[in-house]
Amino acid sequence: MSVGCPSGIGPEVAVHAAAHADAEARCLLVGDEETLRRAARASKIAPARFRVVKSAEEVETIELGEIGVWGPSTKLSAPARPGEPDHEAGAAQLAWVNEALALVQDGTAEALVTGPVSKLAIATSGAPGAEGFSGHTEHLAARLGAREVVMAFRAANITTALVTTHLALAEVPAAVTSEAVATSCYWLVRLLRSLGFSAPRVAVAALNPHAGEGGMLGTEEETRIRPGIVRAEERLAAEGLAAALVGPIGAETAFRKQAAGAFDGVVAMYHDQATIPCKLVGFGEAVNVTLGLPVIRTSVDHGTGYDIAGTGKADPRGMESALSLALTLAKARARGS
Ligand SMILES: NC(=O)C1=CN([C@@H]2O[C@H](COP(=O)(O)OP(=O)(O)OC[C@H]3O[C@@H](n4cnc5c(N)ncnc54)[C@H](O)[C@@H]3O)[C@@H](O)[C@H]2O)C=CC1
Ligand SMILES: NCC(=O)COP(=O)(O)O
Repeated sequence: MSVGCPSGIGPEVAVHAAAHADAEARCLLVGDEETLRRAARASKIAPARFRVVKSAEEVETIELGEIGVWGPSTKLSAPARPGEPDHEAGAAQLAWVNEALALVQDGTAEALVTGPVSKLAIATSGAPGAEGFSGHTEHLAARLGAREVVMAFRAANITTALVTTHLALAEVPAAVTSEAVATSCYWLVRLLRSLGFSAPRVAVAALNPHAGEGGMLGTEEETRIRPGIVRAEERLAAEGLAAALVGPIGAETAFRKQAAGAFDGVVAMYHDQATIPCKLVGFGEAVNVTLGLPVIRTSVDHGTGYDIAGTGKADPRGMESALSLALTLAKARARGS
């Protein structure tokens, strides 16, 4: 688990999630040891439970009840100030993502769970490779050379995948291509199948109000989204993956019907179209998962919470859910599904 921005709530929720992890999950925190000890003390978790390890062999010996800490993690020269990330904090949180990813790539760990980072603190840190950082999703895709990458969220009775990620709203319509729609549909079906839905029912949301109102309120539904659904159906059929794709239908209807149980997932066209319903039904426990990568990556859906960092008010359930989903996906991968 990369612990996220040291000036935010990431270290608190990461230590809490590791301390209360499922017996099957051995956790290794990648972050500044002193910051993590401070977070543990604040959460009344005994720092004596920390086990600092320095090699893949030592990771194997982490025992139930111990909180693994990766010793070689990048260190801070001074304690981070809650709510006020400086350049060192910006650079360190990106380094921890890369260090945790390397542990998954070399087989030391089975999944990457990420704490919340500040895109701005990273992008302005001056660290090599940090300029232009716009989120883990894009960063991991570039670092791993992933051809396809899809941002998805899971919260209570909503599971949704996005066609576009961190993009200014004005740039969204051009990025809603039939290929991008097809890719999101395909990977959402794959996710839902890993979660036990043998023939997922997926609604594909429209971009425009009332699904374009017959072209009066936009044409992307007919020119991009519907052809994208057809492409996805062809790809799924070619791979023998059963699924029912329905759409484009108005986003408000798609999410309402999913929440009522009529669909197993929704393909959303842009960030807030997906995150608003997720955060409404499950703020605090919603999980972000990146699809299409060669590694398993889950994350909290909330941000750095600078306004409450260090106050003990952070709800740790998002990090716990992210860890739990990573475990579920690791098991599904081991089964070959
Ligand atoms: N997974 C990640 O790395 C994410 C990072 N971010 C980043 O976080 C930074 C701040 O973003 P905001 O939009 O302000 O969102 P935010 O989620 O940090 O804060 C929004 C509000 O929710 C509260 N909040 C957040 N997490 C909470 C928790 N676990 N328990 C209780 N209250 C909680 C905060 O105190 C604040 O009032 C930005 O730089 C953004 O890019 C945002 C979302 C996800
Ligand atoms: N709302 C999700 C978010 O902004 C985090 O994105 P990412 O860092 O997981 O790409």
